[in-house]
Amino acid sequence: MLDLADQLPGLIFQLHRSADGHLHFPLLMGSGIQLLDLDPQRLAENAEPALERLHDADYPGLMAAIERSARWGSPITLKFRFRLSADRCRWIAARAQPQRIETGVLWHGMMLDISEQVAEEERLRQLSDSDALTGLANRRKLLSRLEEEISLSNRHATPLSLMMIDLDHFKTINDTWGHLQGDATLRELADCCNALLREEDLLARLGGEEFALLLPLTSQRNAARLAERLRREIAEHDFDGLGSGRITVSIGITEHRVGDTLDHLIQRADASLYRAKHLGRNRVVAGD
Ligand SMILES: Nc1nc2c(ncn2[C@@H]2O[C@H](COP(=O)(O)OP(=O)(O)OP(=O)(O)O)[C@@H](O)[C@H]2O)c(=O)[nH]1
Repeated sequence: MLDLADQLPGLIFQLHRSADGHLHFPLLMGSGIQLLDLDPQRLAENAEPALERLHDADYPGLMAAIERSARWGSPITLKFRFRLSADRCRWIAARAQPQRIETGVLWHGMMLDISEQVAEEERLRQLSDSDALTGLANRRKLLSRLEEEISLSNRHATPLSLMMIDLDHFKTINDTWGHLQGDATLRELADCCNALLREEDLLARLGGEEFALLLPLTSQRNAARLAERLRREIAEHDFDGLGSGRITVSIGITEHRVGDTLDHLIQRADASLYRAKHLGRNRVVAGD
């Protein structure tokens, strides 16, 4: 029986919290002890050395779950990151059932290392959110971020701008230099734009030679300034030795207005882009 517990692919544990809030692990068994490099004897007296190794972002959630569980007698079900070293973490899933006892609360539970599963989920999420050619976000990802940002802007009346960026005469580029060169141009364009963006901006490829750029907390005025820099940068860039001035983009911009839906915003940005194309391309058109 003891052998089985030591070989378990994970951990079984008892966590005790005394009336003064002191936490310790009276029982800790399973192969996870080696994996996580835990010292059961130390932890039997004080859970602190284990708690200190939780990822900063997960610590408050875990402590809140313990508190809720102690108060309401509800089971703990959560996942968190456990630090192995400064830059290495394992994802752990924990389940535990509380029991009120004379000295406080005693949880009976288990933990499983779910790092591989979390990495696979992340890989699939990345795949379903990104455009295979450029590695940028795809339309699906853009629409879902737009929904979130519109809802924030509607609630807090914060600025939000949307840019549509379309390569000019891309058909000619494909026809002249071939489809592979066309693909390389799309990738280079993505890199060129990304180099000028902030972390919270989201550049997406909507399909073909059309891109969208979502700019949270950015007024139309500032978006127009950025658009002009992007336009100039691209027009002056030497795309894979084709020579500068070969590739240009037209850009349409709109700013969120309180009460806007996703469709409103996209339609107005599209209308601006259409005007930029109509006025002769290689230009920026903002708003109405
Ligand atoms: N290389 C490459 N070409 C693509 C891709 N997706 C769409 N295209 C091409 O993009 C071109 C788009 O042509 P149009 O819609 O006529 O637009 P345009 O030539 O850029 O003209 P304007 O937008 O009006 O300036 C077509 O030749 C498509 O075949 C892609 O993934 N790779």
